[in-house]
Amino acid sequence: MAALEMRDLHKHYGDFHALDGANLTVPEGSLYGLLGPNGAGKTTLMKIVAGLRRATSGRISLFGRPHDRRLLTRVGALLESPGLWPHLDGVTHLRIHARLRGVPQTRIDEVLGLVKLTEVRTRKVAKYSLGMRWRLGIAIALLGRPRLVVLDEPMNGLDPVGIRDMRATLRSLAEAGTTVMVSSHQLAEIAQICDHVGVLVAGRTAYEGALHGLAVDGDLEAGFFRLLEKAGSAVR
Ligand SMILES: Nc1ncnc2c1ncn2[C@@H]1O[C@H](COP(=O)(O)OP(=O)(O)OP(=O)(O)O)[C@@H](O)[C@H]1O
Repeated sequence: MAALEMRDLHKHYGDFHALDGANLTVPEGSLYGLLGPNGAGKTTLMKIVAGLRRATSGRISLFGRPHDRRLLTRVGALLESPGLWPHLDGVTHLRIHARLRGVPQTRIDEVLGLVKLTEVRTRKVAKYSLGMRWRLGIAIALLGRPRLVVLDEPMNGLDPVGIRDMRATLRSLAEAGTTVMVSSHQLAEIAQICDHVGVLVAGRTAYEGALHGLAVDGDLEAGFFRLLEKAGSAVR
């Protein structure tokens, strides 16, 4: 079963078509990379999945059922930098979110372990690195045991250590059976962690399938550029 399926999805902002008939199928349990040039519609698509925007038209289903507010409890999302309070420590953030969402406090230690923040849980967020802040944002998204996690450019601005730790976090999520959809401009990272990819160009799906199907002689970047060349004037 697909964790997420989109058919002929459109999102219009006035006359502008941010999504122009996108089709995606994210297999359950996959680590799915969403690629595309600036302005292709990746964030818009993820916001629709997370229930933060409404599609103009098209069909979306989550876990085989039509996309619906009630299913959103099974979706965890981090689409912008996490809203954190610098003067509070990590574990306090999680306690607040757990209480607000009716999640048992016992879940807090589990999510801290998943994102490898256990040792720094009582450190103020002001003293966290950017990577730690992103991982705390992911921990908050994981509190409700989502089946699908949607992350918009979680590697952005991270140093090599932060990227390595984020990679480990995403892999351990997938190993635990969570479907992970991640957008990025860092093709080498996507090539390392993802098994499936979708490429959006000007709001449409230019490629979707196994990672190796996009690569040319094992080179994802070469495959990506070839796809953009084919799309030609569609790139905006
Ligand atoms: N609220 C809005 N009103 C009008 N246009 C918008 C709005 N949100 C996004 N857009 C436009 O929709 C297009 C797609 O934007 P989106 O942020 O989804 O792209 P993206 O693929 O995530 O880009 P990037 O890689 O630069 O983050 C862009 O041209 C953007 O300017």
